This record gives sequence, structure tokens and C-alpha cells, in this order.
Amino acid sequence: MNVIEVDNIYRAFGKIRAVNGLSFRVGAGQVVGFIGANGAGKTTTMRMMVTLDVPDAGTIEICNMNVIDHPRDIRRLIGWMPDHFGAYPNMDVWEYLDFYGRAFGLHGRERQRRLDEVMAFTDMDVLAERPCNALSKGQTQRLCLSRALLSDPQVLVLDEPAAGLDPKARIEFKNLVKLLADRGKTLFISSHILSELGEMCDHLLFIDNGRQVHQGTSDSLRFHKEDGHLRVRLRARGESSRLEQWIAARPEIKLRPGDNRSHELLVPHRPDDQPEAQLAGLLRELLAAGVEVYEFNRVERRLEDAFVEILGGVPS
Ligand SMILES: Nc1ncnc2c1ncn2[C@@H]1O[C@H](COP(=O)(O)OP(=O)(O)OP(=O)(O)O)[C@@H](O)[C@H]1O
Repeated sequence: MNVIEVDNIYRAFGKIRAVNGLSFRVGAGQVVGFIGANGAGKTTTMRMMVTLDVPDAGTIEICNMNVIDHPRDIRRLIGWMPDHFGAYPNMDVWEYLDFYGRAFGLHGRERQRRLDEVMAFTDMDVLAERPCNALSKGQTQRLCLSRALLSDPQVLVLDEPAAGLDPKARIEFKNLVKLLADRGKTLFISSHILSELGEMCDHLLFIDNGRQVHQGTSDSLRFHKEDGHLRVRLRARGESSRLEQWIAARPEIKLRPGDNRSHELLVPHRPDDQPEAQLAGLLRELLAAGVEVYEFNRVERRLEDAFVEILGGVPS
């Protein structure tokens, strides 16, 4: 079932065409990375999805409800985390979340229970009494996520959630995203930093100048299929003669030297086979032939390279 259906939407600000005929679908439980350079139209699209703005043309449906006809229902289903945090100088973390809990219509014990649950999940419980303006960037992001989670939404739309986080905070954030995905939430996450999203998302949607330029699974972008080949990097103990003998009997497989005493195999991909099954069979054969393999990896393409390739040049 599709949770998000965006059909041919347009949004212009004067002469600027921020979103220019964009269409995509997001299935229930998917974690989708929304990628584009600065100004590509990500925030504008997301604001329309969460009912904060309306398209000039085209339709957006969330859980089969049109954003223009059912904004209130949709707001209950969606948790929105904007890319900026307004200043709340006189509130501590607990007061801030309590305020939003009230705004979401949570009452009495239910509100308290939900606040406790959310703050424990995001590790904000230890910071409950900290003033909002005395939080680090990572803590502020976790506070924003806490707010988005208060209504226990099915769909989470997160605008640049990892921007400006240090590596530790980024790992913490990634773990939270994974936990939410494990709970069956649908996540739609924007970034202009690909590697950030590649680790969190199973699907990637690329936009440029308000238009979709590519949509696919992260794996399909990440793994090379050079002219229908699978690429494997392997390292084996001892003499390489066993490996060479094994290769000699398989003219379809190409062997080339890799870095750091490794080898790279270029194996024709059999379209009827799952790549995983084919690679597992290959490893079994190598071991049976007495090649002492101690490292065997499918070679990944850097997502940045895939992005540049898709755009046909360097992203602006
Ligand atoms: N309210 C507005 N008024 C005028 N122009 C706007 C407005 N909002 C967005 N734009 C313009 O629309 C284009 C798309 O902006 P948008 O914020 O959607 O991009 P983005 O992909 O989210 O970029 P970033 O990664 O920098 O946040 C930009 O050229 C921006 O300047």
C-alpha cells in the first residue's frame, strides 16, 4: 500500500519554479531518502506534503487522503521535523514537549505517559529540565524529533535531520531512525549529503530543479553491475596460484589486481539469479578449490558517484 502519493505537483514563487512536475510514491514502512542540492525543491515539497503549503497544480495524497481536503486528519498522521528550530528561550525541554503535547490534544495522564515514552526513546529524559536554548545541536535535533513523535504518527517527514551533527550524534540519530523503521513507521528524510542518507534509507529519490531525476533502492545504486557484471574484491592467504588456476578454468570471470594485495573479480551476472545467491555460490566454489579466502566483499559504488552520474555532471 502506498502511504504517500505525489502526482505531478508544481509550486512557483514568482519566477522561481521550486517544484516543477514532481511525482513519486512511498510504500508503507519504507525509509526514503530525498536527495537534492541546495535549492532543489526539497523543503518546498515536504511543506506541501505536511499541509503547510499547497501545490499550484497536481495532487498529494497521504494515506489516500488529499492534503487540500483533509489537512487536519493528515496532520494527525504525520510527524514533521522542520530544518530549523525556533527559539524558545524561556522553556525547558519538558515544558516545551508538554506544550506541544497539549497542542496535539493529549490530556492528563495520557500526555504524561506519551511524554515519558518519547523522552525515553530519544534519550531526552536526562535533559528534561535543561533550557531549550542550552542544548547542543544533536540534542536540539533529538528534541525536534521528540516533538514530531508526540502524536505517535505513522509517517515521519524529516527535513535535513542530520545537518550539522557531529559523527557521534549522527550515529545516534541513525539508530533512532532504524528503531522507528523497525516499528513499521514510514520515513521520508531529506538531505543534500548522500552518504548520510545512504546509510539510513532503503530507497532514494533524487531531485534537481524541482524535478525527479531518479528513484531506486539504495542497493541498486550502490552496487556495480558493470555491463551486467558483479564486482567482488577478495583477499586470500598464501600463494595466488590456486586462485589463478581456478580462474583459468573460468574464462568468463576476469581477475584484476586490486589495492593492498587484493584481487578484483568481474563476474558475469546471471539475470535469473539473485546476486546474493550467485556470490554465495562463487565463495563456496573458491573455498572448495582450496583458495584460502579471508576477505570477500561485493564492491560498492560511492553514492556520490551515482548521483553525479545520474545528473550527468557535477551537482550544483
Ligand atoms: N517562500 C519562498 N519565496 C521565494 N522563493 C522560495 C521560497 N521558498 C523556496 N523558495 C525558492 O525555491 C527554491 C527551492 O527551495 P527549497 O527550500 O525547497 O530547496 P531545498 O532543496 O530544500 O534547499 P536546501 O537544501 O538549501 O534547504 C529555491 O530557489 C528557493 O530560493
